[in-house]
Order: sequence, then C-alpha cells, then structure tokens
Amino acid sequence: MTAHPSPLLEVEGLRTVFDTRAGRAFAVDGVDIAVRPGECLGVVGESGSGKSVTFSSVMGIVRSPGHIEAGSIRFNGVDLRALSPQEMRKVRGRHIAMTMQDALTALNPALTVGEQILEVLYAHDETLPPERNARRKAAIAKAVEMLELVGIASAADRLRNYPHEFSGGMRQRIMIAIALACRPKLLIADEPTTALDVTIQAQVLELIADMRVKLGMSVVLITHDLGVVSEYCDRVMVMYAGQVVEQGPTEAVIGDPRHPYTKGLLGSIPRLSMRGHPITPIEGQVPDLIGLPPQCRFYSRCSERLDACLDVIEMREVGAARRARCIRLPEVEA
Ligand SMILES: Nc1ncnc2c1ncn2[C@@H]1O[C@H](COP(=O)(O)OP(=O)(O)OP(=O)(O)O)[C@@H](O)[C@H]1O
Repeated sequence: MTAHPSPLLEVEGLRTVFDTRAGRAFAVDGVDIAVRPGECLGVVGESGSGKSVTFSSVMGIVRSPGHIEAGSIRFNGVDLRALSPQEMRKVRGRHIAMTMQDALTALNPALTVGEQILEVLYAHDETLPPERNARRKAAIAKAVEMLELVGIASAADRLRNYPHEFSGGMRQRIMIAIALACRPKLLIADEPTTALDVTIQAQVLELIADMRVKLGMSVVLITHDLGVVSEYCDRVMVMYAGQVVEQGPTEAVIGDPRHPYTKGLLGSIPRLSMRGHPITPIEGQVPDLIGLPPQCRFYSRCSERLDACLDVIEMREVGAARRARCIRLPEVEA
C-alpha cells in the first residue's frame, strides 16, 4: 500500500454560523477536508449547501454576520486560525489563492489589470529586487508573463486595460492570473465557469488543469457540474445543507455512489460523460439552516429513510478512502 503524503490543507470540525434576525444559520457544520499536495479536490452540492462559506472560512474572509465558531484549519502544518489578520493576508496572497464566481465584481473596476497584478506582486513576491525602478521593471515582466501564461494575447499592451474592456472568459483568465501571480500552493476556484459560454468554460478548466501541472499546485474546484468533477478531480466531496455527506476518490464515488443524496445528484444527469450538465435539484427543498433538528439533514427528501435517521448521523468509513454520512451503510475498517 502506498502511503499518502500528509495533507497540504487539513480542516477538522469546521463550523461557520451566520447570526441573522431569524436566528443562527449553521451554514457549515462539522466539515472535515484534506487536500494533498498536487491533487484536485472537487466540491459539489446544490446551491446553499455551504461550499463557498466553507472555503471562504479557510481563506479567513467570512464577513459579519458570519463567523467561524469551531474547528481547526491547518495549512502546511500551520494553524491558520491562530494567525493575526496581517499574517493571514500574507497567506492569502502568497500561499492560498481563491477565484470568485463573478470575475467582474471580484476585480477592481477602477484599476487597470496591470495595476491589479502589480499590487499582488509588490505585496507578496519576495524575489523582486528592492530598488524602485528595477522592482517595477521586474514586476511588469512577471505580470506580462502571467497574462501570457493564461493565454491573453498582446499581454504587454493589455496590462493598461481595465476589467470592463475584456470579455467574460478573459476576465476569468485575468482573475486566475492574479490568483497565480505569486505561485500559490493551493488554488481554490469557486465556480470558475458558471458565468461563461460552454466553449469558454472548457478553455478555463483546461487552463486551471494546465496551471496545476505547471506550477505543481493543489486545486479545489467548487462546481455544480459533476461532469467537470469526473474529468478534472482526483477526489470529490459532496456537500448538503452545511455538511459533507460523502467523500472519496472521484471514480469510486461517481461509479458507485453510496449516500442517497449523491445517488440523487448522479441520477439527475443523463450522460455524465457530457460536460455542461448542471446539477438538477432532487425533489423537495434543502432544509432551512436555522433551527435544524440534530437528525440526518437529508431526511425529508430521502427515499431510504428510517426512524433511526432522526438521530445524529456521523460520517463513517464506507470503503477504501471513502466516507459517507448515512446509517444504512455498513461501516468498514479504515
Ligand atoms: N451573508 C449571509 N447571511 C446569512 N446567511 C448566509 C450568508 N451567506 C451565506 N449564508 C448561509 O450559508 C448558506 C450556504 O451558502 P454558500 O454560499 O456557502 O452556498 P453554496 O453551496 O456555495 O451555494 P452556491 O452554489 O449557490 O454558491 C446559505 O444557504 C445561507 O444559509
């Protein structure tokens, strides 16, 4: 048996809550994650399942009324929750980068693309020379290199353009270039293709896959599209109502889903081999995350439910490197 390298990112028992007027919403409730060096982890689940809040928590960018209430987040052995805001800012630019669903709102409309890449390089790139002019020259050369790397033609000229002067696909590429400017060890790509045409979607995903190999980084790909997961991800984590309900190697989970929710998601896709099939919601509604009883969160929608599902349901080992949160599954030795 080959030993797995220790995880680059290791999250245990993460709980992030939002205190709203209606009550406390448990947006992320007891989530464990492991991302190993160089691997691609897919994160799937219906809208509102907690995918973005989970990884915003990892990045330390959850805004009020949300906050992390419990859990540990370790990156390369460092406890991120123990870092000061200033230290966390360093980690964000230099070691972990996240791209957002909507590049137009994520980019600063008032700054040129060049200024935005330079800002990241000045803040985080320790290899730049200290002398002012040499520093600027080296940073510009790197910015050009990054734009070329993500496939922007005439990169040197385009540094002077503003975000609105690019198409949607180009803006995603620019956001990826900014995220990758300091060669992070981990890229978290939150629905990188939702707003794009199908052909552009494929180009952006290929770009991320290519960068992963070139820069030797790990990738977390948050997506609604199980076809994308099957094509690009080594492992997959399925989220439902703030919890992970199933996780394991992509091929195993997609070929033989164990949790009734995963089965439902896969059942809603006619041909998994075809990319571009978003998740069609299963009948019923995702429960309100405020005032949830401690039972299985999928209970009301599950065709396989038992009375015992009204108890607290923990994740259990259900196969080789596979875990799921369902009491109907026989537990196996890890
Ligand atoms: N600003 C907020 N105020 C209150 N609750 C919030 C806020 N942001 C998120 N939540 C809660 O967190 C839940 C999870 O949201 P999240 O954005 O992580 O879902 P998601 O799985 O990423 O969905 P999508 O696929 O639509 O991006 C929401 O359903 C909501 O209950």
